[in-house]
Amino acid sequence: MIEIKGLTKVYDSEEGEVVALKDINLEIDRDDIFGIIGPSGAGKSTFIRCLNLLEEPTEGRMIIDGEDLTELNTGQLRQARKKIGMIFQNFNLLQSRTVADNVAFPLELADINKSEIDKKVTELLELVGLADKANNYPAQLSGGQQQRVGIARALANDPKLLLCDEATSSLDPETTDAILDLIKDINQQLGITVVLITHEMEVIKKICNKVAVLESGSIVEQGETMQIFINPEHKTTKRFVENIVNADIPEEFYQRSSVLEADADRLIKVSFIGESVGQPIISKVIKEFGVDANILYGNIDKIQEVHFGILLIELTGNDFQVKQTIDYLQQQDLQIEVIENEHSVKTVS
Ligand SMILES: Nc1ncnc2c1ncn2[C@@H]1O[C@H](COP(=O)(O)OP(=O)(O)OP(=O)(O)O)[C@@H](O)[C@H]1O
Repeated sequence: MIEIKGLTKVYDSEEGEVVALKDINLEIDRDDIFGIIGPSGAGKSTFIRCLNLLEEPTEGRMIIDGEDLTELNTGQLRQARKKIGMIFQNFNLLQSRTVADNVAFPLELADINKSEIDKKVTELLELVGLADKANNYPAQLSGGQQQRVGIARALANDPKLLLCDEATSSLDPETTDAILDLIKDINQQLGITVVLITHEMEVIKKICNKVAVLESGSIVEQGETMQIFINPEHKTTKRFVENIVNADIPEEFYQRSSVLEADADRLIKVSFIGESVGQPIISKVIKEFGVDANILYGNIDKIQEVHFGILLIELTGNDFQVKQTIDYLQQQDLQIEVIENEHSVKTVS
């Protein structure tokens, strides 16, 4: 488990101090694939460089499995760094070395003997699907293959933590998917914690179970990926999510409702997750509580293997029927938002 407490990084520059990170607090569990997303200049690279111990935080603590990295001396830091692997947007391979020799490089630096290195390199190249490219040079490989070499190299010292710095940003969508699948397998099969930084919400949607949104050096929102996608609160998060999933209801559909002026009748937004997608709840409430339920808008999407959906429903009936219906829906595994007149304006703005 990684605990980041009050992490702050201030750079001194010619124009004065630049606060790149401000009081970052995060907990990352062992089995997480934790995504940090943010616009350009938000502080993502600074964050990952602090985590990789390449940059010394100005303030704050970084605790990995109980060990406070900010208290280590140079020798201890060197050891700690071996337990952190990193992959890069531009792969950072040594062009004059073969694929096998690139993967062997960190093992050579760690003074491992030749036969052990050969064994490890063979295993790693098999793991990333490049056993037949051991003697090729990076320039002879595609971008996706080069990133696989980068991944094999990052795993050479059996790290506990894999950091991914925009690792798929220079790859085409199909190759991106294959690399993300490989990162997910590594997380699940080798039990390696993954922290990735990206400016693409699509990457978060595909593999991260948790996400933090960084803006101007601060975390403006964080949580389970599914919750953040269904219910983004901060405007920056909303902007990222909007382009990827249809978790929001277009304003015109709210305007189609006439119930906001009426007393008992209600306009509700229902969010479904997982198993509850596909349950016949609407026909059930009509039959059971005698309300009329008019669906104004509906959509189903998928995040990783989990489906989720939203409905905008007009409920019409008497006070008691409408209240009972909302109570019933709230008891199911659904998120219900009753849209008030002014709230609807807020929700869609
Ligand atoms: N060495 C440095 N000296 C001074 N300022 C720096 C330094 N490194 C980064 N910064 C500043 O810190 C802020 C955060 O930069 P950082 O590179 O971490 O953002 P980022 O989210 O990774 O951006 P991008 O997505 O464009 O790479 C920026 O204002 C940047 O100009």
